[in-house]
Amino acid sequence: MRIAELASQMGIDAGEAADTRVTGFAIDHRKVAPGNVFGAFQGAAVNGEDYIPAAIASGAIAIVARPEAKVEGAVHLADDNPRRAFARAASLFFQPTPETVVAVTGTNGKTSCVEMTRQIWRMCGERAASIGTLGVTTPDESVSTGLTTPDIVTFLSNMTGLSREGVTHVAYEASSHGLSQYRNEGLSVQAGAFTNLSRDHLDYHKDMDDYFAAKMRLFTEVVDDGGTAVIWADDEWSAKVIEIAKERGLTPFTVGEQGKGINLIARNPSPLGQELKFVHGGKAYAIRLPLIGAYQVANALTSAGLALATGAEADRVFDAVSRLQPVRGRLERAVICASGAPVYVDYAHTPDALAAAIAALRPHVNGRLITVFGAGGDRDTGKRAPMGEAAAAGSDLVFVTDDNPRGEDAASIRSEVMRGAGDKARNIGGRRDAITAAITEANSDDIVLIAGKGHEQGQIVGSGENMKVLPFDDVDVARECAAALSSGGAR
Ligand SMILES: CC(=O)N[C@H]1[C@@H](OP(=O)(O)OP(=O)(O)OC[C@H]2O[C@@H](n3ccc(=O)[nH]c3=O)[C@H](O)[C@@H]2O)O[C@H](CO)[C@@H](O)[C@@H]1O[C@H](C)C(=O)N[C@@H](C)C(=O)N[C@H](CCC(=O)O)C(=O)O
Ligand SMILES: Nc1ncnc2c1ncn2[C@@H]1O[C@H](COP(=O)(O)OP(=O)(O)OP(=O)(O)O)[C@@H](O)[C@H]1O
Ligand SMILES: N[C@H](CCC[C@H](N)C(=O)O)C(=O)O
Ligand SMILES: [Mg+2]
Repeated sequence: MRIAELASQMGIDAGEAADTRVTGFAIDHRKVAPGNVFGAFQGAAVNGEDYIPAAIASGAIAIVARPEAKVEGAVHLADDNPRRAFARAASLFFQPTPETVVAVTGTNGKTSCVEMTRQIWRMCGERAASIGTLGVTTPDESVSTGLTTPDIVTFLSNMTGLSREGVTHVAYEASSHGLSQYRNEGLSVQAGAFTNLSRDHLDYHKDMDDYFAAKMRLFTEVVDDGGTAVIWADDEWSAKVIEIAKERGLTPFTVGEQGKGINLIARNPSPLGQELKFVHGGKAYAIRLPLIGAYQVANALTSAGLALATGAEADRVFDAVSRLQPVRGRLERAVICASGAPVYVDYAHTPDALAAAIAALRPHVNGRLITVFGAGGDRDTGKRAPMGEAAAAGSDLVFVTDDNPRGEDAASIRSEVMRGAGDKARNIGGRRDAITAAITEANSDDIVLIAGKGHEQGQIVGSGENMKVLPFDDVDVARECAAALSSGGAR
């Protein structure tokens, strides 16, 4: 690829540099190699424009930046929205990409949906992959990327890599951060899904409307013209999403009790799953979902919607739904204690998700539901007391503990959570101690829920140069605590 191709797409004359060959793209000046195009963005922490001279010294031949940025010694690909322009330019370079791509947005359920969509496609015989919080999962392996939505260069190069490996179908998570920073786009996306919207990330977004608007970019800009919007219909924001999708000319495919694409008629919990009745395309279906909890029904049917929207055949899709495997760290049963009490690990880290995880377990509890959780540091502080309230409202006993305190004082975060949790809650610093206390407390007919970290492998403490990730896996720790208790002879 030559600079002229990029420049002409942006209506810019590349002058003498027109024939220079582009070797790659970078958004971090430390990763620039000779012949690269550097994207200089104003960020939350620093201004990428300050690194333009260093990027050019490392061999950058063109800079995508605002018109007012100073660029000397390389082609200035100027645009008022440099992140978007960079995504578009990079997408010309990173070719080919998988032919079938879908994206999922929403506060909760993105990871679950991309995982389930991948599983459904695979069971329909496609070579499918997913990209999101759990990393990049292909038919052969799973590799973590660290962020839910990686940066645009990693994202597009992953897509090209997957395509070269023969992957034809990809489902990816579009977080609100990713959408507002144009981190995941530039390629053809045939369908987008909306799961739900509730409080999260109000440290980054000004208010709920701003948070919602960031998510809606998926439907107003990212999904292809004429594409499909798969929308969970039973959320309070759903009607607005349907309106926005229609205005853009997308085809809405609604799912849920109020859904028309998949109309959920009944959901009856059974010991290890639930019986579902629904109507799709005028035909009534009755299937067994081997997962518990209303929220997993929402995610499974939304994922079915994405598979249908991209051409999979209905009977095969719903047969696949009846064979879905659990998603790592989402209502994952870690252990059954010697007492007989099962311990579940779930990734609920918002007030709404905690309520959903608790509601999922409630029908299975004969005794008490004991919930262990904390709130993350350097994240939305306003969600802490509501998380305490949600946990206390649905549980019989609550242990408030630590979850990635990052740069904050762990005890202060716990007190903010305790403010909402009331007198059902005990405050125990040290997540292992809290898990031990909960498991020690549990009797045969109780259930323990450990929420907030799901699949995570570490406890993040400190920030900046002092940041450390201490190995910690809720599932392993629950098993170790249960084993220690049973070998100690208690209960
Ligand atoms: C708040 C936030 O989202 N920040 C992300 C964002 O930063 P930013 O664009 O504001 O970047 P910045 O650090 O101010 O730097 C500005 C620019 O200068 C460049 N730079 C910077 C330093 C340098 O030496 N040289 C250089 O060129 C940077 O590459 C960047 O382009 O872009 C960076 C590069 O892609 C990300 O690493 C960074 O994620 C930080 C680490 C983060 O913690 N993000 C979390 C909150 C996040 O995004 N989470 C969501 C999940 C949320 C959910 O689903 O619940 C996610 O999608 O992962
Ligand atoms: N459809 C849903 N409705 C309500 N709560 C849900 C739903 N799906 C998942 N949850 C809750 O949210 C938690 C996280 O689920 P998941 O990882 O799928 O969401 P996510 O949107 O990817 O989260 P993140 O923003 O951290 O990437 C689950 O463990 C569960 O407690
Ligand atoms: N994607 C979410 C994950 C939160 C997980 C929880 N364990 C925490 O650290 O708050 C975030 O970055 O806000
Ligand atoms: Mg996720």
